[in-house]
Amino acid sequence: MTDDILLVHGGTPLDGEIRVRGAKNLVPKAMVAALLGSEPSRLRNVPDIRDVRVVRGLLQLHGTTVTTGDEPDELVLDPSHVESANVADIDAHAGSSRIPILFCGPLLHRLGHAFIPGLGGCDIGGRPVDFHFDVLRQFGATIEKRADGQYLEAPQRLRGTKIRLPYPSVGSTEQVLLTAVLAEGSTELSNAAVEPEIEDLICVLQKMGAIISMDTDRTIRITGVDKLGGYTHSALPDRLEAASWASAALATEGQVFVRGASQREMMTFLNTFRKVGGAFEVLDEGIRFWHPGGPLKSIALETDVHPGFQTDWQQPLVVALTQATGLSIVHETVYESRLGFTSALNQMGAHIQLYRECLGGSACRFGQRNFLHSAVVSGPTKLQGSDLIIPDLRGGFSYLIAALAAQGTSRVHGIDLINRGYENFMNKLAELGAKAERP
Ligand SMILES: CC(=O)N[C@H]1[C@@H](OP(=O)(O)OP(=O)(O)OC[C@H]2O[C@@H](n3ccc(=O)[nH]c3=O)[C@H](O)[C@@H]2O)O[C@H](CO)[C@@H](O)[C@@H]1O
Ligand SMILES: C=C(OP(=O)(O)O)C(=O)O
Repeated sequence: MTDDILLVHGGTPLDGEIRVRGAKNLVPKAMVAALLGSEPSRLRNVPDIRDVRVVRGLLQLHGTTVTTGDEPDELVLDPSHVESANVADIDAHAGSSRIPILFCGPLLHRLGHAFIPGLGGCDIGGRPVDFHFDVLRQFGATIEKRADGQYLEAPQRLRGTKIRLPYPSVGSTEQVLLTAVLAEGSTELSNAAVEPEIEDLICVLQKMGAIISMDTDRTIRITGVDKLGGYTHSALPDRLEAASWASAALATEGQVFVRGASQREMMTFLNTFRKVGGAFEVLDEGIRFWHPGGPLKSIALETDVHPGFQTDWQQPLVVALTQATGLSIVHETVYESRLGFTSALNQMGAHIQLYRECLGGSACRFGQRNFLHSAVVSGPTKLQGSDLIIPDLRGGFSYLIAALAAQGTSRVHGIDLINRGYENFMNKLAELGAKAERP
């Protein structure tokens, strides 16, 4: 399908300004939180991305009216009719995103049962949901596996509980938050994830009337309440999209002002960007990123949970590392298969070798388990245009960056996947002077 192909003529530095809106990894979850309220909620700074449209459809199916508010990027979510909704078409949402799993707690509270279709999301590792179901069982839910998804019931009101996550999983932490706020009694969650998007979700829930505190050792305590109201909230900016454009500026030797980007959530990325040799300037309205000239420096990089280097920053930055002098080491510790995208970069002329060992700082869960989860990037290498098939969201954006940095023309297949998490990326590319066209 030619609609899904982009011809990218590389070799022109990106130059200009784009805007990022609310975070892909917060907005859909804040939309789900609206289900817990007895009144409508208003969510601002909502990006027009596919993951938002998917959750909008799911909420509507569950009787929540979702309308545009006073501004085009504001959603008003009214959950007054959840109890009377007919969810017969839910199968159509199978494989759409990872968010349906977060409907469990809110629906169990409101209806006493929930059906969760098969999940989607990026294919970057096994991505099991065992922690989610373990914690839901601890709250008192029963879970039955069906051919087309999972059916859950809460025979009585869910009860607060004491949980320790085996790994600080973002989604499982959100599962606990969205379930514990209306559960009977208190919940203690230790080894929780504390990503900025989770803190923002806690802010949303607190606005609704929840009682949630966070200790210095990543333990979250929630005191269940009987009722929650609505919220008005402006979503935190998308630090993942911002970092993607920063990496694009660096790899193409250009400059991009990312309006809306915020320093606080990007500190770890900014330090790494500077170590590689990138320049940036933090302004009130956003962050300007650019390549200051001269050679880039190789680095050792390890992805980790917050406040470590976010795994979703890794793929776009690796493209810039192909232009750095010397050997860079990348150790991916969050997902076991997030380096497969590098084979296409090698096809373009990069030198990236994958290893099963944990290279770099520390041993991770994937060491000695046959996962190619470490990479050595040897640079600088000239990239040549190529035929590229987008494997996943960030891998897809990385291929765009590589195609923009390369000599010649690349044919990039499957670009629609990028719409899942990058608002209006085609217009943004045009605004930055990229030479890209539909065949
Ligand atoms: C929509 C969204 O917010 N997606 C983000 C979220 O994904 P998501 O919430 O799916 O990621 P998790 O933090 O849960 O996953 C981290 C690791 O834990 C493992 N795990 C997770 C749950 C479980 O039940 N069992 C299990 O083994 C996963 O396979 C993975 O290896 O956090 C990731 C880590 O910051 C980001 O890369 C994703 O962009
Ligand atoms: C892995 C990602 O997202 P998801 O969890 O939605 O697949 C991502 O945003 O890079």
